[in-house]
Amino acid sequence: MSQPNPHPRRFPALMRRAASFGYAFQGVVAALRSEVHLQFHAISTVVVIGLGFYFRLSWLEWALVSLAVGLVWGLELVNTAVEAVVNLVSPEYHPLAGRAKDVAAGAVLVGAVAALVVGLLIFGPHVWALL
Ligand SMILES: Nc1ncnc2c1ncn2[C@@H]1O[C@H](COP(=O)(O)OP(=O)(O)OP(=O)(O)O)[C@@H](O)[C@H]1O
Repeated sequence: MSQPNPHPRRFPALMRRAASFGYAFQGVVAALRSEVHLQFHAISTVVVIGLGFYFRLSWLEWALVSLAVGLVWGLELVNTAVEAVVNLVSPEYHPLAGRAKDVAAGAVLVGAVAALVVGLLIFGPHVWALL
């Protein structure tokens, strides 16, 4: 026999939370459809995961690779959001709008360079061992 819910009032909050996850997922899908950079990240992520299995990365290596991949995805999504908001509030030319876009793009660049360094440090020795 099913038990009565001891916290019936919490249901709406939980459903709202689930809906938020849904909206977040929709946001990722929408950005993926519209942003070529994100499509490139998606392909790169598949390649990196494949290489990770091929080289039998350790748990620590997987953790670092996951952080690097997640960092780039996260920053690219935030950059996409910044671009959308800037286009909304400042469709005309404005130096601040340009700066906001450039700084957001700079954040992606910094994260991508860091991810590249992590990738070289982790995969470099594995590739070197094959030579
Ligand atoms: N409203 C604006 N006012 C001033 N400068 C802008 C404005 N919109 C864009 N710019 C400048 O043009 C550059 C490119 O803008 P754009 O919107 O094409 O971004 P993007 O990074 O090329 O976007 P995408 O990722 O879609 O290719 C910005 O980085 C910024 O320097």
